Amino acid sequence: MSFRTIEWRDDKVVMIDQTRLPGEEVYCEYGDYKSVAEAIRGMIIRGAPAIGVAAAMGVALGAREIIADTQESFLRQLDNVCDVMARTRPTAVNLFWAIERMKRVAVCSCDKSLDELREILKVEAIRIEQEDLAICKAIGRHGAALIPEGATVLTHCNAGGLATAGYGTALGVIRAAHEAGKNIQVFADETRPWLQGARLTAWELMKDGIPVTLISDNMAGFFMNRGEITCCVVGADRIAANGDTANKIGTYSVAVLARENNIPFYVAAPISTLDLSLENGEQIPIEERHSREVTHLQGLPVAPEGIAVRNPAFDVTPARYIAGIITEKGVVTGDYSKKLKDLVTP
Ligand SMILES: CSC[C@H]1O[C@H](OP(=O)(O)O)[C@H](O)[C@@H]1O
Repeated sequence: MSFRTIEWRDDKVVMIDQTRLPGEEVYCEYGDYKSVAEAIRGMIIRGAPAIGVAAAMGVALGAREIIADTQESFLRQLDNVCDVMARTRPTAVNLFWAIERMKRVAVCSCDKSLDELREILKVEAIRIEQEDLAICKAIGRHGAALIPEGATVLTHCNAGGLATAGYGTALGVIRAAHEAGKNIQVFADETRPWLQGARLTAWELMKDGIPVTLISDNMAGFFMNRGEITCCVVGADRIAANGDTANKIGTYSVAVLARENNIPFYVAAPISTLDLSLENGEQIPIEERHSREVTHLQGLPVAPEGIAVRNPAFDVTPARYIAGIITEKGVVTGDYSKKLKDLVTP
């Protein structure tokens, strides 16, 4: 990877500012947990696994800001830090998974001194980041087998290195197929309104020399119907027990169009994106974001002032449209309710 999405450096959190891509590759440095929370809420960093890593590093930063005389006081204040991180964005379960993991480590280490506790949390946050990179490469290996020689792969939003600790989930599959020597190309749709496809996926794949063509969101059906798309691979923000998958708004439309055109539609995600506490996708919280994301582009109005706007940032694709869920433990197909539970059962 020729960029670093997020890094713990000199007891600060450094992340690329994704709101300024593709024009400017700018890195921001954060020394306190509240500014990391703001960076997640403002999508300086975004992408389910990436915001999980950011939340974990935010908790580790917060631990260094706590002044406490006892472990009980420390843990109580750490809970407050975790609550701030948990209130940033509601849909990606990886954020909550990472926060809960940091909490568990803190509770299990409460026999240690406060300085040791702070160091343990820093190490755990860095471990979450490093594990995510390895997980993405495993997802890539498993998913690459599904991509035929000469394929044209349609992807939606950005599920790449910028959405993870590096390498990506959906783009990890694409990278692995490319690295395996398969002569593939990618169609990236722009992904209105925040343009993760046009601004981030196109930028990442061009930097890696992977052939990529940008299309507008409303062109996906056209190319599928003309037989120009071999398969679709997207990321995920939360996968319910039955395989229903929340992902960037517009994913459901791509999945239905793929089914209509008999094109396989795959979801690539780490196991930390599974939320087996939810029976189906209807229970997944869908983030609604500010109307300005729809009415303005790079600060310029594209709609009349005062227009009514809805801006759901995610939608849910029913499991019946998903040909396979690609995880670090392999590809799950068919009976998702049973097979996803088997994945997480030790
Ligand atoms: C690797 S999962 C990335 C996932 O997160 C994105 O949402 P956002 O850009 O709003 O954080 C999108 O749903 C991607 O598929």
